[in-house]
Amino acid sequence: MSTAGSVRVEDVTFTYRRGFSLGPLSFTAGRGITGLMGPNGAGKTTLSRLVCGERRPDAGTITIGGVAVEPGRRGRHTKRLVGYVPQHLAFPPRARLVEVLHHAAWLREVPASARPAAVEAALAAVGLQDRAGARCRSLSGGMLRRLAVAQALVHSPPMLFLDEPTTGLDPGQRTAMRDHLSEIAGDRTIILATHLAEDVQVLADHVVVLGDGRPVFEGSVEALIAVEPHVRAGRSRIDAALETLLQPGVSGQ
Ligand SMILES: Nc1ncnc2c1ncn2[C@@H]1O[C@H](COP(=O)(O)OP(=O)(O)OP(=O)(O)O)[C@@H](O)[C@H]1O
Repeated sequence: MSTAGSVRVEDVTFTYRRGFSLGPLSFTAGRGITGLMGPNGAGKTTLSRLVCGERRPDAGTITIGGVAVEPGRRGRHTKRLVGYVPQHLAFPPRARLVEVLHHAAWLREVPASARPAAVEAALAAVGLQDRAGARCRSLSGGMLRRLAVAQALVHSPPMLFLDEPTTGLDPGQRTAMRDHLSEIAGDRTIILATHLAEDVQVLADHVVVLGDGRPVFEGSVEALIAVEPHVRAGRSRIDAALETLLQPGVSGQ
């Protein structure tokens, strides 16, 4: 099995100057999709900043494919290893998709001669090849999310961190996004931060649940579902398991 993009988070802690603390946190995300769940403010986006080398942990280590994640100027190699789709997207409205992706490829140091093929492959991976010349302002919300995934993929990183890629999409667009993500996962490692049980049910092999900065569960989707054996009216099995795990004093780890 390829471990090229495997993410290992070991004894990581991090505290913002004003308050919130994450960790200590340890888990491994191997090839395929790891769902990262937890309520608002649990620390999912904070973890994304650490894994992508935007912030440095106070303690502990993070490696991708055995290579240590390094923020700042020493982290040039980290940029090659990671693709990141943030929760909040901002594209220049007048820019064409192909321009956005060429710029992203340049930022990620894809050699000039390889950029046209890289851009074409990234557009095809999210089904936007027919919109290459369109302007960002003409895209629907679902297409903009797919463009963000293409932007994260353009340098073919072995690891992707996606922060709520299906939030705000209608059911048809959510399904399209999920289909693209399961194709893209292939040989990669994807960490998918999401509030949607269905994302995890459909896409994930493995799940990590955070509650207020602390890990409360790591394991398979089946093991997560088994946390709450009672079916609760109006709730999915995963949502019922999360409710149980996130009660004060309960931990599935
Ligand atoms: N730059 C920052 N400085 C200080 N505190 C921050 C900063 N960014 C986030 N926080 C705080 O850290 C906590 C965790 O936030 P984070 O965005 O990581 O959670 P999340 O799980 O991604 O939440 P959501 O599901 O709402 O996106 C929150 O209390 C938030 O207010």
